[in-house]
This record gives sequence, C-alpha cells and structure tokens, in this order.
Amino acid sequence: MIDQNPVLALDNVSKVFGKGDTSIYAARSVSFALRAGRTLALVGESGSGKTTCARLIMREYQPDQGQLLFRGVPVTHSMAAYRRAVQMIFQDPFSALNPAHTVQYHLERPLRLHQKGLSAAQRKAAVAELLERVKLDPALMAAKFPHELSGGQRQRISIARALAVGPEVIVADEPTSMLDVSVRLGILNLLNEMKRSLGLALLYITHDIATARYVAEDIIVMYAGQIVEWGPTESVLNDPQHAYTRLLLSAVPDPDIRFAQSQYNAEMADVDNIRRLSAAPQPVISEVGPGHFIRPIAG
Ligand SMILES: Nc1ncnc2c1ncn2[C@@H]1O[C@H](COP(=O)(O)OP(=O)(O)OP(=O)(O)O)[C@@H](O)[C@H]1O
Repeated sequence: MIDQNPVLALDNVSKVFGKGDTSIYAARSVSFALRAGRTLALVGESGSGKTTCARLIMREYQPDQGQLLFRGVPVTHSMAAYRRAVQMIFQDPFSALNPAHTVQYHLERPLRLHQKGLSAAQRKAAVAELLERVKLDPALMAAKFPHELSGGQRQRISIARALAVGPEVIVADEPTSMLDVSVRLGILNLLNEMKRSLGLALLYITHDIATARYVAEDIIVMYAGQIVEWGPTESVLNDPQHAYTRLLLSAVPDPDIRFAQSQYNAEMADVDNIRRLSAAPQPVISEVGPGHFIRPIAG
C-alpha cells in the first residue's frame, strides 16, 4: 500500500544567488512532496532550477526562505538520520566512482560507516546482495575497477552504493543522460523496481520530459526557478495546460505522446514571449484537473 504521508517535503523554498539587480531566483517559492513508493519527475530546461532543488534537498545549499520537512519535521543541520535516508545518484557515473578502488570497496565503505556491527563475511554477503539487486553478477563484478565497467554498469554500482545505507529517498539527477541510449531504459527500469520493492521515494530530475513517462507518477515542470505546472504524469503529458509545458513537449519526437500539433504550432511562433511571461513571478495557482495545477501566465 502506498503511504500518502510525504517522506520529504519542500515547503515554499526559495534560493537566491547574487545580490541586488543581478540576483537570480534559482528556486522561487518551490513546494513539493516525495512519497514512499512513488516517483516525482522534476522537468525543465537547463537553468530552470532543477539541480538547485536537488542541492537544497542534499543540504549543499541552505534555503533563503522556506524549509525542508523530513517526515513532517523541519530538517536541521544535525540530522544524521536525514543524511542516511536521503541519497543521490549523479548524472556522471564516470566521475562518481574513485578509479583507484574496486567495486567491493565502493560498496563496503557505506556499510562500514552505517552498519558498524557487520563482520567481514557479513559485509561481503551484503555487497553480493547489493550487486544482485542492481542485476550485476557479484562473482564477476566485485573485484573490478571502475575503468573495467561500462557506463551502464557504473551507474548500477552508483545505485547499489546509494542503496547500501538503506535510504528512504533517492534523488536521481539526470541519471541516464550520459549513458548510451541502449542502456537508458534498463537504468530507468531498475529505478522503478527499487521504488516498488523497497518502497523508495524517488525524485527524478530530467530535461527530457518524455522519459518521465517511464518512471514518474507525477510531474513538476519548472521554468526560471518557478514551478509552472504539476500533476499526474498522464494528465500533464496528455493534456498540458501551461504554454511552457507545451513548448517542452513540442520538442519531443515521441509519437506516443499525443498532442494537437497544429494548436501548439501557433504558440511556437511566440516562443520568446512564452519564456518571458513564464519567468515572471506568478503567485496565482489554478486547478485544471484532479490534482493537476498550473500557475497561469499573467497578462
Ligand atoms: N552556485 C551558483 N551561483 C550562482 N548562480 C547559480 C548557482 N547555481 C545555480 N545558479 C543559477 O541558478 C539558476 C538555476 O540553475 P540550476 O543549475 O538549478 O538549473 P538546472 O535546471 O539544474 O540546469 P542544468 O540542467 O543545466 O543543470 C541558473 O540561472 C544558474 O545559473
């Protein structure tokens, strides 16, 4: 059964870089919640504020306004439980692993830190189990160094390493964008399986709105640090209500995503205007379908 109480929530969070006239809202009054057994896709073009949200969640940045809530409690600096519960998978599986260490070492390290009571034999068994979870053969993989692995295999090791501490939330920032097209779906399927079998709450960050369909129950579309549209994936993809979401979808060469091409073409003539208007701060929110909301463009 899906737990409807959020594991993690951003409550009206803003992050500003720079000062005065040159300041940029990398995140502006962003609120969303991650729930066990569900994936939320955070979608937007480069510079829309996706990675800033990930860094806020990973506590690399402090919010200028708003707060993070972990199981309903405001997150403080000293929450060791939070650090263990919230793990990240990075875009670049090549730089995420230390070339001097074996797979066994990479997976044992978090176990040594977070499960101090394990014997050497128990750690070895735990590493084998983690490798099996990410569909890699422990007998073949444990002794290998990162340079002996393919990109897809490295990303599976990164996922296994994140799982080693028993997380509740995984933040996956563009986890497939540096991989060959042929292995991308395998990684997304693996994340799906982790979500289901371990009841993880996933935040899937991507610039590619089409891939959100494979993993996410819900989608948030961001532009200029602001959430412009959010709702159930099917509803947002099949019936996008915000001009900026339609702009993103217009760039998707995917016949499975249905939208009235002619209707969007008229808007595409006005791309710059859509971006300019979508970037304007807009506090008004409208519900356009069950659980499906937009921040209407002002003016
Ligand atoms: N440390 C920083 N200092 C100054 N400006 C920053 C910093 N980090 C992000 N920004 C700015 O904040 C805005 C949002 O950036 P962010 O990296 O969150 O976007 P993004 O959607 O993740 O883009 P990408 O997909 O390219 O990573 C951008 O205008 C960016 O230039």
